[in-house]
Amino acid sequence: MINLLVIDDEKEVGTFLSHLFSMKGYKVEVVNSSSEFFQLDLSRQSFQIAMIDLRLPDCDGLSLLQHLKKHQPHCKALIMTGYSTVKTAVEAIKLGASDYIEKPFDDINLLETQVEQLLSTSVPSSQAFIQSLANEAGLVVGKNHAMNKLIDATFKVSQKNVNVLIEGETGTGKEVLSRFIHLASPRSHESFIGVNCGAISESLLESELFGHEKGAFTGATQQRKGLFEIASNGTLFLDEIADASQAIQVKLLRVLETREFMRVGSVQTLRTNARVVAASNENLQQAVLQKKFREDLFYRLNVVHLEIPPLRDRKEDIPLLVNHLIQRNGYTSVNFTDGAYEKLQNYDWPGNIRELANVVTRTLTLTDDENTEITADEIILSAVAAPLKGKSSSEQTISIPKDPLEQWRETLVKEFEQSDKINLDDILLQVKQLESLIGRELVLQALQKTYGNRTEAARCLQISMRKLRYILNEKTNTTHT
Ligand SMILES: Nc1ncnc2c1ncn2[C@@H]1O[C@H](COP(=O)(O)OP(=O)(O)OP(=O)(O)O)[C@@H](O)[C@H]1O
Repeated sequence: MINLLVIDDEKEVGTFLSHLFSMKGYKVEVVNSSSEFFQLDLSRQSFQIAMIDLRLPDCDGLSLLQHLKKHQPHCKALIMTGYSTVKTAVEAIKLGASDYIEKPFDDINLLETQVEQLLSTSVPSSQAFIQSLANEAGLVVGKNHAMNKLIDATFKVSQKNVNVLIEGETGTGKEVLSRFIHLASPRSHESFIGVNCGAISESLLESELFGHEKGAFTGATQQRKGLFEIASNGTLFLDEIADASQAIQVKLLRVLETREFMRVGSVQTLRTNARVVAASNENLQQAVLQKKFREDLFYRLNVVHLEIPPLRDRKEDIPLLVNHLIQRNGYTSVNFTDGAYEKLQNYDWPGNIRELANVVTRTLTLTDDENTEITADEIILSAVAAPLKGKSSSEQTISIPKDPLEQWRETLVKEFEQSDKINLDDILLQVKQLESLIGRELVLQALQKTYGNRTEAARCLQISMRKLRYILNEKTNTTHT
């Protein structure tokens, strides 16, 4: 028999939960105040799960949680919270609560699933287990203290049903860390889907995220499910979230607040239970201050904040990373000399692990097949030492010639003034085709200028490598696992 304890001053909530879980065969004990709670004899009455409202009139729910966990450490605590107390719920998780759920409960199935998942999971948390999950995610942990603390914290939050914001410079491993979160979470058997919010146009991103109905726009030849629908019970990774337009931000806020959304061109409301992990290499709080990013959305995403340190602050991990990258390239008997490691550790890696991966791949590709020992001389670091942030005065940026575009826009507007009809879909299609033509030609030219070095090409164009691959059509804008 499962013993469930409900602590809530709202009598209706207690009655509702008692009814719901009694029907499933649980024995439910409801207390409406801290005094009733302290009358329980916790040495005789043992609970497997407790659902606790943090806002009680006569005491702070956190102290009840601490008292309960002290006497019954194995009891799983599920915090019930309103939106305004989400931060306190996270505090409660740090004090030993297993998860939280928002009130009012508008999805009873979700509530039942969450309780059942908690009862069925007793997650091992040994270092060996964490290490094996990290390996599976392609994440080398290394010796760096800050990185180890980050992985432990990440493992803990991965078990909870909370949104996570990962920040860190480009190439530090935000996507890899998000895969680790998914693999370590109770959702690991569901899908992990990633989308880059900066790599595609606003309208395409909207239809990627929310799906579309047949005929919703030119080219929508059939109905398509969006990522919030596909990843409904899994994890949705929103990369480069700072690049999402204001309109997309409004739509994301709605889905995160209500778990409801509509496909483009539909009026039917759909529900999603996707867990969102967002990543940004820009400081999102800064973007909020600059009014580029919505504050309400920031708080929804930033329930848990993880910051990955740049590679220059964890150079002791370079040898381990290099060995991992050697194996990833399919080499089994190649070693780097001490001098080679020293050279790599003396460099500051503005492009972080992605840049290190490129250097290792380039070095291995250029080395003689027979060579099993790579020396410092054989390592070619980046041809252009890019500044970490911003641009140096010597960097020249080509500005966009506004005139022809502006002239075209004026012509279109004038034409429409003089006629009744205009085929907007055709015009927008032409704009899209032109956009991809310009993108591709500039990428190819950048590759010529940098003798095929993609990292440098991406830097010249001020775009991410992912976007460069996307423009070259080598990588779709979404990644499914
Ligand atoms: N801890 C790690 N262990 C092994 N490989 C790593 C690690 N972190 C990152 N990498 C590798 O570095 C490259 C970049 O990683 P990833 O795409 O996750 O970075 P990112 O921070 O998401 O980049 P961006 O900001 O450009 O989106 C990938 O090849 C990835 O496999």
